[in-house]
Amino acid sequence: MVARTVSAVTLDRTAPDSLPARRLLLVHAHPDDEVIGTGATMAHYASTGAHVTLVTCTLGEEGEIHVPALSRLAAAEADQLGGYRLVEWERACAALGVTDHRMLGGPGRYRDSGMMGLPTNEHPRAFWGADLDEAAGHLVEIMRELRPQVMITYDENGFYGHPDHIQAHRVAMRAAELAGPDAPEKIYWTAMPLSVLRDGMAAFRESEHNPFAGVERVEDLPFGTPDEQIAARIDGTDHYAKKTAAMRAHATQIPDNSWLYGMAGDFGGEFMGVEYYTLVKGERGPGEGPHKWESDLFAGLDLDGR
Ligand SMILES: CC(=O)N[C@H]1[C@@H](O[C@@H]2[C@H](O)[C@H](O)[C@@H](O)[C@H](O)[C@H]2O)O[C@H](CO)[C@@H](O)[C@@H]1O
Ligand SMILES: [Zn+2]
Repeated sequence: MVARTVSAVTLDRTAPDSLPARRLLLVHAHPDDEVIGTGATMAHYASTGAHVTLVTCTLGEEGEIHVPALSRLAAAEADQLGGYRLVEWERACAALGVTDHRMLGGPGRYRDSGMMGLPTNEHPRAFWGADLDEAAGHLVEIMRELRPQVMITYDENGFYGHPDHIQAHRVAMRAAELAGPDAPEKIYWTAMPLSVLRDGMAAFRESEHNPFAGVERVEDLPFGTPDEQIAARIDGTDHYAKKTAAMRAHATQIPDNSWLYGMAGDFGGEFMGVEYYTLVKGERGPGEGPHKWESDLFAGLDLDGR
């Protein structure tokens, strides 16, 4: 064990023996992001014995409410949606088999900022206005505790431009800078290949709940990555039932008639059970197919070394 003293606290720099050899950290903005973008990945790694840690940055207080009986929990009324989504989030993690789930800085430290440009962006606790190094410091503590080899977060646009997603990206990347030797060796950003978006656009063309309605070309979407820039394709189709169960846990955000269920129902696991990533730190491991996509985020890592 190599120990060092940090502010009078001696840290065991070697991950505690009790933790599994593979440790994955995910950094998301709101409750429900974890399942929509990475639910199958989380379920896959949890089911194969890796230690999966989810860090979510806000309680989602400013969200919509798709359960009419709960409508008065809204921010403009009782302002209790955050507490309710905390429970939805815990249930969703249970459905995915993920037991280590934490709110950045503790529940309620940072508030959902609302969509870009809204007055809620200026709330004194809005995550969008958080001090970057202070917020990253909470994540560094988790990195020092667990020393995850792999981290997943969003790209610099937060995948689709939401301020909390952009801030989650910034905080995660800043924490990886500050954590030094305890930082993840590989960092991935969530992504959607343009080829999959094209297939989805074609498949949904006749669907009642078409998320691509009004969009002529995939290039007009606020997200999408050329296939050759994708580094990993994680096939969690064996777990897409867990993913849909976790989505149902987020009932205030994902209504029963959501197109997401259409993806699960009409197109099976391929669309819901497969998730894609770009690699922005670390070496790509062995891959398959025309673009050599990894099928394992831990590919190429010396797991005995940490
Ligand atoms: C997936 C995600 O990031 N959801 C966020 C997002 O929700 C959007 C918001 O309610 C918007 O008003 C809707 O039109 C849109 O359909 C929703 O996806 O922003 C919310 C407020 O910041 C956030 O709570 C929710 O988790
Ligand atoms: Zn979100």
